[in-house]
Amino acid sequence: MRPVEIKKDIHWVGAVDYNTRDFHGYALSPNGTTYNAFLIKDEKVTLFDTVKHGHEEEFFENVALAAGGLEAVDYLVVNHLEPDHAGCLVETVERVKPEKIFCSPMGLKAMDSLYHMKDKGWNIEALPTGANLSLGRHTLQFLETRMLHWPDNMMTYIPEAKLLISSDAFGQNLASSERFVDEVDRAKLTELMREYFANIVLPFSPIVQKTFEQIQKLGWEIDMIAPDHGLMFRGKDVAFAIQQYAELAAQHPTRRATILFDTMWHSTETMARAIGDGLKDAGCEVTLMHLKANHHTSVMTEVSRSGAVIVGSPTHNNGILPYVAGALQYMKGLKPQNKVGGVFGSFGWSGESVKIIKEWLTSMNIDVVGEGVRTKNVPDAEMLAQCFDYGRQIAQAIEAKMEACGVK
Ligand SMILES: Cc1cc2nc3c(=O)[nH]c(=O)nc-3n(C[C@H](O)[C@H](O)[C@H](O)COP(=O)(O)O)c2cc1C
Repeated sequence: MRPVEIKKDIHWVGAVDYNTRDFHGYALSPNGTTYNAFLIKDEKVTLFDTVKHGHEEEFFENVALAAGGLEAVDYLVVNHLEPDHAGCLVETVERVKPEKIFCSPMGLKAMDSLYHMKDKGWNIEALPTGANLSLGRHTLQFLETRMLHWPDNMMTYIPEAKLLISSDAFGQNLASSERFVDEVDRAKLTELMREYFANIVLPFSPIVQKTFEQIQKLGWEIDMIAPDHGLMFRGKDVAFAIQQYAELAAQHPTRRATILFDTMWHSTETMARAIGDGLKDAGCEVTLMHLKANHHTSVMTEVSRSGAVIVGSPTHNNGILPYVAGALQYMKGLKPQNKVGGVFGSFGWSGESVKIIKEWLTSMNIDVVGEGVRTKNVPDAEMLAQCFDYGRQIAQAIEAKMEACGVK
């Protein structure tokens, strides 16, 4: 894809990756992604970030086209060191030969361990929050956003263009010929924002809230947000992006439940359906997810929009089935907040699974309703009635959680 002028003298010069389905830890639904890099043409021609290794051909071609030759670039700003943004850093420095490289103070600390550059004689300056850098007609202002989502992340604001280059914040994974959010289907885009947030940003929700406060304090007036993945938000869509992110970060409980399970002979699955019926009967929306049929990425996206997460496994060799363990491990790392929980499962003789899952959920600060439901072998009508009732109890717990969180 050729460069796109997104503001006067400011160009998108990244790469579109239509093929990838792997986004370091999560699986992309058939979308691919983009590695966004930007170039400002000014007295000091300045390049922001690079692309993932393997996409350098498209990237260098775009930089050369927009700048009028690779060596026209004077400054390189590294907003984030992760290899999908800085994977071509060494090659870029060699080919572009920038007069100076800028990064965050945390970026400077980590750069050598990632790119082994300390003996290469690079001219690097670390810029803390509040620093200003003049390029001529444009000024760069910096905001460190530590742990959003790596320690080195920073954002760059260009007041003359009212442009925020937001690094990983506001990203979505979408490979397309469009560059702006207003050019694609809104519902799809909103879902992709959620998927990215739920699988990458969720544990750092408090930092998102803090970053908004800092941006407000800095008085930055923004009429375009350019994240490092996916499409850009312009005009009215800036408010849309901020509102979406604020809602995602708030993690308010909702009248929805996600039921996750695995099963060998379908008894646990039958229980899942009965619990789901009880929830539905009490007014909740329910999603059942068989963990062999759903990737942990979509599981987490569903969990992120739910007020309850209910997990079931048969007892298997005195433990739980591996797909259930995998989902719990992944979920725990993403630290979902404000959820109630439920546990269930079938067993043959020793029956440890329900207790084990309860311990997992409790360790995530999820309020588990009661002791859960256990069935010896195949659930009969009485047991299914218990499951139905358990679903209703979980629905009540969601209502209480919503009230406690001040959500209508
Ligand atoms: C390989 C295997 C290991 C099992 N290990 C245990 C066990 O350690 N303790 C237990 O109570 N039941 C154990 N069971 C029995 C299952 O928990 C029981 O069949 C249960 O009803 C299966 O539920 P499902 O229909 O949801 O798969 C095991 C079953 C299999 C096939």
